[in-house]
Amino acid sequence: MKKTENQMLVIFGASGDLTARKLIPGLFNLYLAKQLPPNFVVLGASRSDLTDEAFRDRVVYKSPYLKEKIKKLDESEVKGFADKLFYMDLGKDYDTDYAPLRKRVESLKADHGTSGNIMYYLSTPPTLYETIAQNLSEAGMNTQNNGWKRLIVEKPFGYSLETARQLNKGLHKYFTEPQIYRIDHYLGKETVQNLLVTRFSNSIFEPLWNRNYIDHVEITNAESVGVEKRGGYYDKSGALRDMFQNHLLQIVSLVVMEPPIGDQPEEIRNEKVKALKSLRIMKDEQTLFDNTIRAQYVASEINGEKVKGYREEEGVDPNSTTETYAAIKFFADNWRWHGVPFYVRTAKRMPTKVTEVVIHFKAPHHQIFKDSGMQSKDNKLIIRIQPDEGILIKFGVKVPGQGFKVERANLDFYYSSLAETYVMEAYERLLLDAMQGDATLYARADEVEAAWEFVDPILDYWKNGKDVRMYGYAAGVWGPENADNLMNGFGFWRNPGENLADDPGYCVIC
Ligand SMILES: NC(=O)C1=CN([C@@H]2O[C@H](COP(=O)(O)OP(=O)(O)OC[C@H]3O[C@@H](n4cnc5c(N)ncnc54)[C@H](OP(=O)(O)O)[C@@H]3O)[C@@H](O)[C@H]2O)C=CC1
Ligand SMILES: O=C1O[C@H](COP(=O)(O)O)[C@@H](O)[C@H](O)[C@H]1O
Repeated sequence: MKKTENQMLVIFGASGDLTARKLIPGLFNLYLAKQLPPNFVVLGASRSDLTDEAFRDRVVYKSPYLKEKIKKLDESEVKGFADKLFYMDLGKDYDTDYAPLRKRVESLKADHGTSGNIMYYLSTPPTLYETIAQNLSEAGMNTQNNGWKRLIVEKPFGYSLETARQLNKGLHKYFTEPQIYRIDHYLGKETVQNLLVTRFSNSIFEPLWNRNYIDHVEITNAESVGVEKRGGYYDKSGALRDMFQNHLLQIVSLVVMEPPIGDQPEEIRNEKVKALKSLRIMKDEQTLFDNTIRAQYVASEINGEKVKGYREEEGVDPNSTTETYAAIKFFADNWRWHGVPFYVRTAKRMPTKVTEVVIHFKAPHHQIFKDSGMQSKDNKLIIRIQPDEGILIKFGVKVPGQGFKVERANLDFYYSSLAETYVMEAYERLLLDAMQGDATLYARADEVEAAWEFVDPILDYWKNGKDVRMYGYAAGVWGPENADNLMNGFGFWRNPGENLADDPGYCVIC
């Protein structure tokens, strides 16, 4: 087991949603699992006027996210954790002299023996990331001569290739690349990491993992919720920026990458960057028209309840052209994947919440049982990222009786069947990794830029292209019907648990 050294975590934007919803619950779990180092404190910093006690109330004692957990625990256990939390009001601005912050850090370090190791977590609006890094540097808080200093940076990492480059450049003025941990919470999901293990620790999959045996790859990320209370943020982002550029291209990179030499962070990240760089960039309007589809959910009823359309959501422009659905077909231009199409879609207000990777294998080259019911392209490897985390293999078996009638059967593995196994939440795992200095599951600067390089032309086309459509889909269905056109020749999207024929269809709304 790796060692977690004594340290302090300073969270900027500590009065915000992410801190209460993900960071503190993640740390609480680590505390309960005895994974925090003996000398550890959290210093929350934001502009809100809070005392240490008020901060503890907000993120622990009165937190809706910890309510159920706390009920089952001893008071002293909860107090043991809450007493590690402190708060500092930064004044009215994050762009200020950090000398008082430094003083507070020094005093906490002296009182709690946390050593000079400090993790800074940027959980503010992204416009403040560089400012905070600069102010830390000006206060001498980024120097590593008395302990390491690391910087965790939340998404979104840029709004485009240009802004991502600017941000990388800005942060690199004050922190070196090895000090920077760009978080992508999908990489903290056990099943996303399992993609590496499935591929590279079995001898049965990797020999087939190429253009000779794989027909196409399909990745679905569906959410049943709409934009919830984040309409203001989402309307400036959209599905492509919010999910595809980061989480889904991270999954793609793990599917596409070549075997790394070993399991060291740079060995794995080097291969992921190569994979992302191999994605064929769509340059002309026709290619972009043929291979990309965007759509918005429109008002509907789900289980008898009226559901708002995207343009009626709070914080969303009533004439918004921001997509809540994106489906993209693309190729990886390299030896392994030549000619194999990748179909990736992400959307809100789908019938269910599911994320899965489907590897569709080619049909056997000589179909001996073709008259007996064996469908071509029937072999599938389905990696269920969430929910029901696991792996499903679909294969043909003989129907008992005379002749050779073939039916499809399932070999199904569920993570939940591994009794006694504690599966960490994504943020919990990623926080622990960063605390231990392991950047394997964090995105490197060149990785993020390579992803933007692929996404930028699509965003540009959707904004400025001539024949761009924005389709509508009724909230609660599997997106616009014409998304199947992307699949030309490859059938339909796999809609887990649903029958496409129930889809009431689509309309062009602009
Ligand atoms: N919430 C989530 O589920 C997710 C969030 N993220 C990212 O994490 C970061 C934090 O998210 P979240 O906590 O939801 O954000 P919030 O909007 O809740 O903001 C976090 C804190 O930043 C400060 N802040 C907000 N607006 C401003 C402003 N204009 N100027 C200065 N300070 C401001 C506020 O603290 P105060 O006013 O006290 O200074 C606020 O508490 C963002 O970059 C977001 O994109 C990423 C994935 C998921
Ligand atoms: O980063 C984000 O992810 C969530 C979905 O995360 P999941 O772990 O629940 O799959 C998404 O709702 C949100 O819009 C996006 O910003």
